[in-house]
Amino acid sequence: NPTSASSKTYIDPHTYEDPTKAVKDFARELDPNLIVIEAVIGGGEFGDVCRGKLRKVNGRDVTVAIKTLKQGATEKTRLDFLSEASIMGQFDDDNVIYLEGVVTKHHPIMIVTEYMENGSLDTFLRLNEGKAKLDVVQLTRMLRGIGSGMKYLSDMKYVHRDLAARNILVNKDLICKVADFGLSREVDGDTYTTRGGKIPVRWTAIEAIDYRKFTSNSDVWSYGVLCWEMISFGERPFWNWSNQDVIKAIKKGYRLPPPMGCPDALYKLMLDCWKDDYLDRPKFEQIVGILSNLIQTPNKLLLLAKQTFVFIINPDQPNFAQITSIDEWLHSLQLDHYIKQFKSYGYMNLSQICHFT
Ligand SMILES: Cc1ccc(-c2c(C)sc(NC(=O)CCCC(=O)O)c2C(N)=O)cc1C
Repeated sequence: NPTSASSKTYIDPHTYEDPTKAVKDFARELDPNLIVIEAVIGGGEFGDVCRGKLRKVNGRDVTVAIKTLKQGATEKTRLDFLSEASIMGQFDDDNVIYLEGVVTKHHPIMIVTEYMENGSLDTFLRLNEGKAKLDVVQLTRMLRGIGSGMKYLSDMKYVHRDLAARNILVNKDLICKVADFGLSREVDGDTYTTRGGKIPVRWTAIEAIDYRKFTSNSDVWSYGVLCWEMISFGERPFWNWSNQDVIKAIKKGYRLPPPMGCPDALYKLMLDCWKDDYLDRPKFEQIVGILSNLIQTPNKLLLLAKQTFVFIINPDQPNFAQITSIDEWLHSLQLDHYIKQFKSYGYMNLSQICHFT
């Protein structure tokens, strides 16, 4: 219908008596003779991740990614492995990874998708921090793409539950696509099963942590953390804090600080995604609108968020009394890399920023 892009609703493979029927319904069975594996590019929970070629019906070969299921897997492992295909096969959006098909009638069992040359977003960001190709407008374009993919999924009534930079894939044109659709997953180092498994705490909304209320509104919270990862070039949210410290801080109202050089408009969007009341958070449709507007008027991205610094100043430090300039003070803390930032805010001497407790 003209109003919503997809009036289709996602069907949970678990609701099938015979889950193998879910795979048949949503994933095309491929002839393994049409597939050539060229290289192993990674390892997953179930087996190798490979790059290869798939011969399409028009006779052309396309580069694909292939997940293979290791030999000797149990029936349950096989069904868990293939559940990703029966979920992915229901989606058709430019910002959701595309399923070419599966091989289930021959060994090794495979899932074949489009090839995403730049791999997972978190690794890509860490490898490319500070590179010209990843200026703040490009990062905003990537965030808009992910928001668009998430709008499509939320319109399909699909709740992701593990939205994070590690679960986004990037292709050669820097297009970002939502990936990692599984009923049981590797998550943030812990294994995670939808039936009450471990939760990726630092990405998860407070109501989902407290009483497992996972909705598209809690996916919006995770999206806000993903925005923080993007502008931080793959920094770990809450650094090395323990999960318990993260939960305590969030419950006290603490939120992640703006990443270095973060546009104020983007930090405001992050804070909106982290509202305690999930009804106060923006919907993905609104998020895409906000980001599209910022991309069309990049000047709005020039105003940077106010950085707040809390440094423990030790007045007993021997030469502390003599230090008056910002340069000397930051140098004494081995924080010279902040000098430029403090000066950009017009701070020249300590009296302007010191609040002695
Ligand atoms: C079903 C599915 C889901 C995701 C993938 C997939 C990965 C898990 S990783 C990767 N691509 C890369 O890592 C490219 C990096 C190449 C390199 O480092 O040389 C993909 C993917 N789709 O491209 C694969 C499948 C089958």
